[in-house]
Amino acid sequence: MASAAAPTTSSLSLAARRAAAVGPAAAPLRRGGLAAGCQPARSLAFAAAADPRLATHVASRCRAASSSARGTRAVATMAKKSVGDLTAADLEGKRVFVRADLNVPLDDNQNITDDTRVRAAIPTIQYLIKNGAKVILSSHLGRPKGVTPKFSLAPLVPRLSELLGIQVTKAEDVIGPEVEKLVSGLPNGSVLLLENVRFYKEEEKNDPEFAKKLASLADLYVNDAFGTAHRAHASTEGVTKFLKPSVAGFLLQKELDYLVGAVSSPKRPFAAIVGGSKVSSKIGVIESLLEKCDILLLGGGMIFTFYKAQGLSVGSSLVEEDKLELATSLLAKAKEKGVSLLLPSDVIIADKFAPDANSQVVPASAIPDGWMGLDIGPDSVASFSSTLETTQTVIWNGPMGVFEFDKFAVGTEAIAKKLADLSGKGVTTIIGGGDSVAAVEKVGVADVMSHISTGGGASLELLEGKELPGVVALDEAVTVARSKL
Ligand SMILES: Nc1ncnc2c1ncn2[C@@H]1O[C@H](COP(=O)(O)OP(=O)(O)O)[C@@H](O)[C@H]1O
Ligand SMILES: O=C(OP(=O)(O)O)[C@H](O)COP(=O)(O)O
Repeated sequence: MASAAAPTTSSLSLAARRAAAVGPAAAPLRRGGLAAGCQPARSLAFAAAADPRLATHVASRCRAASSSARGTRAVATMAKKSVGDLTAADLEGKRVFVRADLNVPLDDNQNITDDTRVRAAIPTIQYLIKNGAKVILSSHLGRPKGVTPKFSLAPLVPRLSELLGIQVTKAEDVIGPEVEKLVSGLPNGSVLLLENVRFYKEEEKNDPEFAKKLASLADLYVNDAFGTAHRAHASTEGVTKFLKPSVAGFLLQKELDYLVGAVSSPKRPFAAIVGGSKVSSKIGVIESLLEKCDILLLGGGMIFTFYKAQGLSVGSSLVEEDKLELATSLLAKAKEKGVSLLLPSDVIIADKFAPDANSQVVPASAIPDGWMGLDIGPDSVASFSSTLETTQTVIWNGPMGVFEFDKFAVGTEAIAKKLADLSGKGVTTIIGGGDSVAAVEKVGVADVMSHISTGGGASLELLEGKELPGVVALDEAVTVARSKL
C-alpha cells in the first residue's frame, strides 16, 4: 500500500489547502468550440471589474449561445439570473440578503492571513450599495459546533470596511429582534454583517424555519458564496424558497462562466492538467474531463498507480493497489476518446518523505526499491511545457508533486510559470481550486491567470459535472435554452 503520506490538509493554511506519452502518441486534436467572442477570456474579468453589468451581459450572451449550440444541460442550468440584471429601480432602498464565502484563514491573533475571498466578494456588494441597496451580509467561518467566539466574523469588519470604503456594521447574532432592529435602521447604501451563520445548527441542516427567519430580514437574495455553493444549507439553498428574486452574484457567475462555460465550450486545443495525491479522489474529474479535453497531463502522487498498472516498478511511491484496474481503464478510455494522455517520463525520487530527503532524477521506468517519487522530473516539465504551447485553453487541478517541500516543488512551480506565460499569450488559463491555487500564489503569478477559483470542493464538484445546490436554487436567466433540452 501507499507508503508516502501527503501532509494532511488540516495542517495547511486555507491557501495551501487552498513525458512519456503512454496514451496515443499524438492523437489528432478535435476542433470546434464556441463562436468567436464568446470565450470568457481575461478581457471579461477585466470588464467585470470595470463594469459588472457589461460582464454580465457578455457572459449571459455566451452562456445562451453555448447552451443552444451544444444543448448541454449543465451549461443551461447554470445560466442564472444575475445581480447585474437588477437596476437601481430594483435595488434602491431594498434589503438584500447577500450570502458570501468569507471563510478566510485567521492566525492566532485573529488576523486574516489570506484575504482573497474578501476581495472576491467586493464587486457584488459594491454594486448593491452603489445602487442604493441595504446589504445584509452573511457568511460562515470554519466549522463551529454552536456559538464559538474564535469563529466570530468580527475580524472581517475592518478589511470589509477598508475595501468597500464605508464603515460596515456588525450584528452580534444572525437572526432575532436585535438583528431586526439593526436592519430596520440601515440607511440606503450600507452594509450589515451578520454573525457566523453556522453558529446555528439549523444552517447546515437546511432547516426551513431557520431559512424563513433569515429570509424575513430581506426583500431579495444574492448568492455569491461560490466556495459553499456545493452545500445545501439554509443560507445557500433554503432561503431561496422564501425570497424572490434569488440571483447570482458576480463572483459566483464568473466561477460558473469559467468552470462550466469555458470547460464545456473551450477554445481548442483544450488541455487539462490533473495532479494531487490520489487517483481515487480525482476519478470523477478525470472521467468528466476526458469527455471534453484534447490533451490530459497527469502528475502528482496518482501517476504511480498508473505506472504500476503498466507493470513498472514504483519503489515505495504512493500507490492505490485497489485502483490499478481503474488506471488501466482510464488509459483505455483516453485512447478511445482520442485524448492525448501524457504521464511524466521522469520523476524526482526521495529516500524518505521529508523536506530534507536525499533526491535524484530517474526515468519513470527506473524507480529503485526503497525510493519514492515526489515530483515530476525536468524532461517531463519540458515535455508538458511544449505540449501546453499548442493549447488555447488549459485547466489545472492538483499539484505535480509534494510542493509543500521546496525540494519537490519544482515541477508544480514550473507548470504554474508555464501557465502564466501562456496566459500572457492569450490562452485561457483556469486554476480549479485547492492546492494548485496555493502553488500559483506561491509563485506569484495568480494575477495573470484567466481565472482562479475561490472554492476547492465546489470547483471539484463542478469539474466532475455535478450541479451545485446553491446554484440550482437560483432563478433561471435563460428559459429558451432549457426548453430545447
Ligand atoms: N508524488 C506525491 N506523493 C505523495 N503526495 C503527493 C505527491 N504529489 C502531490 N502530492 C500531494 O497531493 C496533495 C494535494 O492533493 P489533492 O488534495 O488531491 O489536490 P488538490 O488540493 O489540488 O485538489 C498535496 O498535499 C501534495 O503534497
Ligand atoms: O473553504 C471552503 O471550502 P474548500 O476548503 O473546499 O475551498 C468553503 O468555505 C466551504 O467550507 P465547508 O467545507 O466547511 O463547507
